[in-house]
Amino acid sequence: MMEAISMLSGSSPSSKDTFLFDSTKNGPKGAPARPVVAILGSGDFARSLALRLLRCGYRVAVGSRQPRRAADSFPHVVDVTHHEDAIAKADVVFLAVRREHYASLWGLRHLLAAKVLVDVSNNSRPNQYPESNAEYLASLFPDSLVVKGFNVISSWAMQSGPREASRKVYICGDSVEARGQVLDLARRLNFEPVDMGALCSARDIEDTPLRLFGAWRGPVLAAVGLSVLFFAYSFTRDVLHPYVHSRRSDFYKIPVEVVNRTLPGAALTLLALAYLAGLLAAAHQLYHGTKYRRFPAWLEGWMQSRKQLGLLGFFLACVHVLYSLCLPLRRSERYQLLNTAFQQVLPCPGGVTLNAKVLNDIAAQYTALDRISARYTALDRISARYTALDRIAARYTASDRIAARYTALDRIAVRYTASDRIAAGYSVLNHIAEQCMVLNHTATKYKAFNHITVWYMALTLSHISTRRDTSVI
Ligand SMILES: NC(=O)C1=CN([C@@H]2O[C@H](COP(=O)(O)OP(=O)(O)OC[C@H]3O[C@@H](n4cnc5c(N)ncnc54)[C@H](OP(=O)(O)O)[C@@H]3O)[C@@H](O)[C@H]2O)C=CC1
Ligand SMILES: [Fe+3]
Repeated sequence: MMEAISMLSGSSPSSKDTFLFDSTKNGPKGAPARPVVAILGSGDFARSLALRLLRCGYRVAVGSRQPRRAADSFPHVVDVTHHEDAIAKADVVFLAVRREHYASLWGLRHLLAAKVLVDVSNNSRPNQYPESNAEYLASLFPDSLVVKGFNVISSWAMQSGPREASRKVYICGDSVEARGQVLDLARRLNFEPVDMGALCSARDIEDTPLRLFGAWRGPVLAAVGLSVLFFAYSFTRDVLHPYVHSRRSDFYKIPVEVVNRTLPGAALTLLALAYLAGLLAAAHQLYHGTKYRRFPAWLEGWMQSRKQLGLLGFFLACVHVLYSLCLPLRRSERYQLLNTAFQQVLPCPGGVTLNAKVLNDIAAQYTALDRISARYTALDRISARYTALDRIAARYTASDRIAARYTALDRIAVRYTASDRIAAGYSVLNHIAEQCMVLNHTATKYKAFNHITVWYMALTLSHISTRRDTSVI
């Protein structure tokens, strides 16, 4: 604490070094000490900042309202404690809580006196509050040395390490010493600090993350508007007109061809817009005969959007390249499909000449890429042939069925003939049986007759004998 105060008062010629490497306090003798940095709050930003500080050789004390719960979110080397403890352990205190909660820390003002208080807060929209967050903090803690900084770094970028695009950190503060310490700390965390002077620059710094996206709004709207315009034009020309005019269905063109005509149109127009602003500015200067005259607001806004316009144009051009590379793949796929279709039709006798002709046609059409629609006509022909073949096959199937029925009938007829024959045989047998019966009857009758005859003869004989006897008598 005393070291910090002496350092902040500027008495030491190397006050910044004193904060960063105090060999008298920590670590083995001779080795540079690891200074402690306090962070109040245990949210996303606090976590990322703690990790970054640890990686760069600092010790970290986190002040939380609920240190036990918060300790789970930090590596065990981080000292997660109460606000008062954390503040007491460090000379530089990061305030990683939202502006709305600054007032709730007011009770700690005596502990924060003469400490470097770093405000990292952001707002959700420009001019959200009458004064900047850092100035508000300074008014709450007048005895602390408030410095604004690190708000342009997202917690993700803070944790994963700064990349080229997000290395810049804007820092401002009324105390030159305190500002110098934070600038140095930023450098040691591998950022590129930019000294923005006194605390009155804090509003600009707080607006920076909001401006980052604000600058894209106009160009993005222009890109979307142009894309819609070119899409509508291509759709009307390539799809709607053929459909209305000749009932040709080219709706398959929408996802690839129409979009691929839209992309270069929008990309080229955006690139033209990026250059046109400079030309108009030059014309403006020539017209007024001086380059010290202010551009009109619309031209100034346009000039400031040139980078975004160019980048969006470049992006759309890249997508166009991708689409153009995909197009031949789609065509070759269709060619293979056609080939398969032809190979299936070729065995059909009588269709060979026509198929060869259609294949030739198609080969010619593939050479001339602008006659894609004719291929569809060829496909139509093939499908018509398929339909005709289907019908013939259906007829064949029908006649097959009839033939099968004939065969079945034949078999039945054959069976009938066989049974007829059996019936005929039966009739003959019957007849024979009947005759046999008649013969039997006759035989019976004959037998009876025979008997009668025998009897008659016997009677006759007996009569004769009797008469003889009588005559004898
Ligand atoms: N997240 C980001 O990417 C960035 C955030 N920032 C700024 O960093 C600050 C923190 O952001 P972030 O970590 O995302 O926010 P979080 O909401 O995740 O965390 C805020 C922390 O503040 C503490 N807190 C909540 N309410 C109170 C209260 N009433 N009194 C005291 N402390 C309280 C809590 O810690 P505990 O419960 O332990 O006390 C909480 O974890 C904000 O000002 C933000 O604008 C700046 C740049 C990027
Ligand atoms: Fe092209």
